[in-house]
Amino acid sequence: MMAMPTGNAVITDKMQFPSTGGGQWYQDERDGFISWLREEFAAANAIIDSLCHHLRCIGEPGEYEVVINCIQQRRCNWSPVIIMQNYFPIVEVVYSLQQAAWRRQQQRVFEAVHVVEKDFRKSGSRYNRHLHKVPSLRENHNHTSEVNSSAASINGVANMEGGEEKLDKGEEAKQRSEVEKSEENEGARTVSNSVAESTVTNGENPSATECNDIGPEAVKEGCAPHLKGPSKNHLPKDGVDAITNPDEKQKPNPVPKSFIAIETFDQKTVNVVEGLKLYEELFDGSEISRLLLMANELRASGRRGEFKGQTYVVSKRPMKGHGREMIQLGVPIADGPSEDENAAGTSKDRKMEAIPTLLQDIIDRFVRLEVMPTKAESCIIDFFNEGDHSQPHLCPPWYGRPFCILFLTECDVVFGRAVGTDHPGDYRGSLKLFLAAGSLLVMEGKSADFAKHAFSSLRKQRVLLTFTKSLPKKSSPNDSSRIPPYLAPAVTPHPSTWGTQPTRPPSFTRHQASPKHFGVVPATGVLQAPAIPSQHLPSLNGIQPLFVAAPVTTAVPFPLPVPLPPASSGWQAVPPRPSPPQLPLPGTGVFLPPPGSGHSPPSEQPGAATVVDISAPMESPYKMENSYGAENLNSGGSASPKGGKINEKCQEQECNGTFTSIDGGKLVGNEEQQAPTIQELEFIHKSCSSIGYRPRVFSTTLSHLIATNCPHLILPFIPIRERLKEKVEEFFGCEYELFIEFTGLISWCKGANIGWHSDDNRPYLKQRNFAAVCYLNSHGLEFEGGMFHFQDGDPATIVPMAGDVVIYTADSRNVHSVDEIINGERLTLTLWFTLDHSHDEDAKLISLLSQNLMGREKPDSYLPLPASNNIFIV
Ligand SMILES: O=C(O)CCC(=O)C(=O)O
Ligand SMILES: [Fe+2]
Repeated sequence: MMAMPTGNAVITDKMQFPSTGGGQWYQDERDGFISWLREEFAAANAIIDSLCHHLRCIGEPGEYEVVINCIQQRRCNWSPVIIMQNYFPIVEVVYSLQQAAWRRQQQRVFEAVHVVEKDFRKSGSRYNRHLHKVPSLRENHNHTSEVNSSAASINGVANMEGGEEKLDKGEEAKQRSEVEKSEENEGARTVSNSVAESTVTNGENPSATECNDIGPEAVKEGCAPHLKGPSKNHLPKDGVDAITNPDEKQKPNPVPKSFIAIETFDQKTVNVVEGLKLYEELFDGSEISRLLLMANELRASGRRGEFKGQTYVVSKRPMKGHGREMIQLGVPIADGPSEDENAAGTSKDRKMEAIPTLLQDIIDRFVRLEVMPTKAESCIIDFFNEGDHSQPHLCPPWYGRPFCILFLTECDVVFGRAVGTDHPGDYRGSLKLFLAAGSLLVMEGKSADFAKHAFSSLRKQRVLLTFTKSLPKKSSPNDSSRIPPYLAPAVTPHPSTWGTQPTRPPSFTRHQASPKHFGVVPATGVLQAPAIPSQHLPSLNGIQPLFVAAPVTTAVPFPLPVPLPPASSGWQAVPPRPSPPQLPLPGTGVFLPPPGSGHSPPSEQPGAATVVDISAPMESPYKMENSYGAENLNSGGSASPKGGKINEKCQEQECNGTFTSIDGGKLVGNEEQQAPTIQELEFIHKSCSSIGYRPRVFSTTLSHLIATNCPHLILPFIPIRERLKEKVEEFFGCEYELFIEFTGLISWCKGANIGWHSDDNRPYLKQRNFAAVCYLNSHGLEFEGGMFHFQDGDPATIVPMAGDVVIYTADSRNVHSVDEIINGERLTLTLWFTLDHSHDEDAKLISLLSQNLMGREKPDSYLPLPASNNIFIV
């Protein structure tokens, strides 16, 4: 038998393991490193097991039992490490440190600002230590950093300015300058803190912390000390609130990130976010805090009716609750351009408050730093209440280009030619950004005029500042003169309409999902137009209904997936589109060509036996674009001899997968799962299964694991799930990434069976395109009966044996059945796959996890951790 390379088909040239040689680390090496760690643990475990065995042999019965038990106990702590999927590259750690420094600085300045304000408002009052607690803010920014740090890597957004390697070096320098900056500020903080400390005696004001909220509470009268007197008097004053940064001049201009999100339009590939720039470090925490305070103060004034004209605009939700609030400053812009350049502010209705100094200063800074070419003349402050989201929209042409949005709180933004949604406010587009407070987006080009953008629902309030240089009507390019003609149809200033869909047959457009690459949310330019949420607001006061209030009803309870913010999940083990964990685990999951198979492509000869060689690209028998047509499904394809390779197992450890392609779009093979994985899954099933989808069938689904507070038990599924997905993608020649629609451990007890059926035979199962069933135990050993039959083609019957996998299309070309179980219990890992992103199990799981993590009232799981892989080696 031919010796195969050690199960490492995925190790790339780049992969260098940490060694004394000091090889450079690349992001891609993380998988390798984790794998290396696992192997080290496995080796250590094996040695420990041998030693324990040896002790038992040489000692009196029970003599070493206490020691051995101690070792075993200790070893249990390793489990999470061995099964860990959640690891962080150095750049993320550095980034987190920066964020921590930033937060600390922000918090101190923020506290100081509050103390000073309180002092100003209630001179003579004494405060207690509540002033020093800023839980909500701290929490917010913790999320921000987590989410934002994952945004670059998880979302895999192409950073055209440098990418990860650049970060490695750049981050250190940035961190240094950040630290230096915070050290420089130390003096100021000390002064502020001494003010705070001096007031911290015999406290009497337990409600002081409320001011730290960005929400309505924060703008209670008591928290808005500057808001006195009418009109512009209560806008921040010159010199008082101006944000200046003395270091700015010495610094080089900031370098923004730019992005690529490819969509196909008119048979051309288009970077729909061309012209989008993200600046992440223009503002420090104290500046953002001050801006936030100012925004809340302005809102409070607006609520009190202290502004003229249409400066403050509020629209109510259809039913109840908070409405949209917006403050327009400077040249009126939200309700359309003026007739001529000088008209702003002259008509009674169009009167606005002037842009306060604090914001004017920022506008100046934008020009100075070349973030904006000219000074913005309009500023809109948008307040999104908790749970609210915007419609996908284009900013109207009269906003001028570029325009920019400064996020005073964290926010999720989705971009795409068409933006899809599974649930109101849960958007998908070709680019999703998780923005931290202080992020600035500058938009022009296609990112402003071609791709729409939408603010997803978050369970947090959001405050955004939009700066524009408005164009008067006569120069406003309503006629698309400024916009390339081929883009014109998409420029729909009214945000409630959806971009024109490419004119293609539905089956074609459906396959326009993003190319198979990981990290970027699949392109949605070809999604069917999403249902427009019914709650979107009608135009009010001439303001476009960009904004959609969150449903007044409470979130849909588990188990239905709900659109919850990935931003708050804190769950990084299952990112939205993780890189496939192609870990070169010893013996598990790397499908190598079977011995002797070489790299031969599948036979074109009808009826010929073919062994699928997955290490070489093969001519797809099942091209994605045709995948809905039965005629293209390898119809005259290859077949294996009956009973041929089905249960053949590799003898050598390195060889851990044989697959035999069979006519009619079936593949039978052996995953050669090592016992540990199977035992782990078995363990989980025994601990967590519940009633299944047929009589005498029990199942453990991943959502059930979350619901029962055992999300950590999902981890062992991840590698095998990814491998099976890749296997299916490869076998069926998918040019685009498939989505896993369902993952479940299914046990079939005595008496269970299923008659002839296809797996998509219900209207609600139509999304299922492919199935993979991996047998976790064996006929004749753990159970009797339970044979699997295909109605047509070879092989007609499969005898389930542990590690065998059968893959087939879920449609009527592969009608199949399972015989009644006569004895014992038959266990499978069953997966269905779909091309339809809206049935992506991962997205639903992340949603559930977010919900689960947010409502953390449940008791911790009482289920034990499964034993690690290696504990089973004995
Ligand atoms: O477990 C099997 O072998 C197949 C199960 C099956 O056909 C199904 O669940 O639809
Ligand atoms: Fe089935």
